[in-house]
Amino acid sequence: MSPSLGCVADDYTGGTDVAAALRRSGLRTVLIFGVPGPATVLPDSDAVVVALKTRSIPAEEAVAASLAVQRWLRERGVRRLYFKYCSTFDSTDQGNIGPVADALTEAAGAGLTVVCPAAPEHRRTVYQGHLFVGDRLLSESSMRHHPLTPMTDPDLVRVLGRQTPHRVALVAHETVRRGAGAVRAALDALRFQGVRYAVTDALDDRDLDVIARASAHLPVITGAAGLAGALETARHEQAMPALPTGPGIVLAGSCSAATLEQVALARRHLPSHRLRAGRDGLVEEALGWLEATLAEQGRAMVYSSAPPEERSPGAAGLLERALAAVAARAARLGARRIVVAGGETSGAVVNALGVTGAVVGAEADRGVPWLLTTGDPSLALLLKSGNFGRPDLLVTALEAP
Ligand SMILES: Nc1ncnc2c1ncn2[C@@H]1O[C@H](COP(=O)(O)OP(=O)(O)OP(=O)(O)O)[C@@H](O)[C@H]1O
Ligand SMILES: O=C(O)[C@@H](O)C(=O)CO
Repeated sequence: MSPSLGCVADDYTGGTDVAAALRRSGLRTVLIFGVPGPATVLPDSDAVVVALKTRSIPAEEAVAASLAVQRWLRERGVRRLYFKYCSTFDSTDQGNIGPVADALTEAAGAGLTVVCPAAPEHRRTVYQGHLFVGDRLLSESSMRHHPLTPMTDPDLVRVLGRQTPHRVALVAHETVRRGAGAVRAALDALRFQGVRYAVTDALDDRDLDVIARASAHLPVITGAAGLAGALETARHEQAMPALPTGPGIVLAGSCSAATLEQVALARRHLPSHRLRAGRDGLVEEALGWLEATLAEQGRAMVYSSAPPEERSPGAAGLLERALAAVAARAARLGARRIVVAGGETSGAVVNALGVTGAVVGAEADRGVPWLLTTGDPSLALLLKSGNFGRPDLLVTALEAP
């Protein structure tokens, strides 16, 4: 039978986050990296997540890749599509949330969809259409300084309104509080008025359950992992194969607040090498260091993560490619456990490793599941969203049994 839910995620850590949420809901979940080809086999599963690296590429390319995934899923009988973007709504005025959502809803003939980035378990909530990170508005959080998608406006109706020609409106918390019937009625009324996007307030998991029930009929649903996890439940046993032991490496390219703290702590426990964008021979130097360090100590961290005042503007791509080259060399040197911080960084690393799919395993921390790659040899990957995870996650991940 076809999976009942297909999910297209706009970055690789977003893909792992939503896969973890679906797995937690008891769904047997398969994760695929990149646009699957005609010959890609969809294993027997309840949900399939296709993780793309489309968050920060030109909008037309993001649209084309997302539509290709939608077609692939439809051809395999998957009827309901979830578009997963970041719980901090990472995007710019050029997109890519608006253009991709426009294309997916158009292709599905969906008059309206919900927009629900709330992830209460990570303290991302939406009230009166304003996105909060903990007790701060999005625009006052560290996301204001994101290297690729600085978020300076917390009003999601306004933010999305700049990315789409379609109408955007709010379903406010006072409606959500009245339950699924009230939200469904509000969605129907908005669709009748020609609104394409209903931004839904949500403060906690109860609100997500209400929105999930009210939007169950929609062919395309959009949001972060929280709403996806509320859509369906099942009761499948989730086996977790043992993680491979042996050399391990941490690669950190995220500059988000949680990652900076994790990297600072990991530097005290792991042999560490910092990539500095302006240096000549940046990659060769890192590879030489890696080779010696892995041979001697069996574990290492290479990072470019830096606070705003120490970053190199315009160096994002260069640093992603450098970390990807380090990852590929580490795998050749026998590393079997690869921990990556940052979605764009994870995309570059996974692509360099040639990984196309993975079994979703137990979570090392909330929203951060272990992945066992399909392919030979199997690698254990931990792809950590920039702002997820406890401070010692990068260190303990290399030691986990
Ligand atoms: N020192 C630096 N100077 C400038 N850019 C950097 C630096 N270090 C990393 N970057 C870039 O910043 C970007 C960080 O994005 P990435 O998606 O990896 O992390 P994130 O946004 O924190 O994670 P997530 O998307 O999972 O929340 C990458 O493109 C990375 O190459
Ligand atoms: O939703 C989130 O916060 C994460 O899954 C994410 O998308 C990080 O890139």
